Amino acid sequence: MVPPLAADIDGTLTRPDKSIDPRVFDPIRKWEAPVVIATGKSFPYPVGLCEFFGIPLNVIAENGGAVYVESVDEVLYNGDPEGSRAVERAYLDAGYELGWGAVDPVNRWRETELAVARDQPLEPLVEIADEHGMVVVDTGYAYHVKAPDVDKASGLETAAAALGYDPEAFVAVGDSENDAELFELVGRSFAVENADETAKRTADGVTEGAFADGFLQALDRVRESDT
Ligand SMILES: O=C(O)COP(=O)(O)O
Ligand SMILES: [Mg+2]
Repeated sequence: MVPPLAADIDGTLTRPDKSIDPRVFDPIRKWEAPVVIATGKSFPYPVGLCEFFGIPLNVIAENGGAVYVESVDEVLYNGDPEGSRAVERAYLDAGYELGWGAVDPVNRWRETELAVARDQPLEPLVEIADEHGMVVVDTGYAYHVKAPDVDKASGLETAAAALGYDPEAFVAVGDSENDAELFELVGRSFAVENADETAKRTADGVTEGAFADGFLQALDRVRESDT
């Protein structure tokens, strides 16, 4: 039996242009154990992705801040929005912008943390976050302002308990520093070749292939050791 899987989205299931690599659809849909989509993105993105993969809605959103397991039918919050809202206000008051335009689809449905575009100034963001007891994580796709004790690992603890699994039973695949705690928690972890140094250092293995090539290789490696 294959182990349950925790899969990151950006940089892992995607092509370099951020689109989902269509080759991941069937392997994810056919995985014979639970798949949890674990992302820094807000809740609707992984929910939509599960829907279109045709798998149960098992998601860790907002870097662990919001967790949903379909069979439990309740959103389980690890994060608290107050800290990131205060950072947002202070950053905007200081004259900076979040960088996603007026509609801001990146933060519009975000409930526990804040994402700032990477073309916005990082230094004042880190300073303001620190003043509010928050931390900034750079995923390579956005700067995320979150509580220090909320991450994909605390999210997986919640999701795994809801699914009736031990977190150590999971295999995780990811690409950036927001996957590091998750990599340390699970039984087996892979960073894809395009991963940042933190992800590569904390993963048990680094795939030869980048992006979805690496993700598919990781699944093959898991299947090989399973037989
Ligand atoms: O949206 C981001 O910044 C990163 O998302 P990811 O965790 O799915 O890679
Ligand atoms: Mg990623």
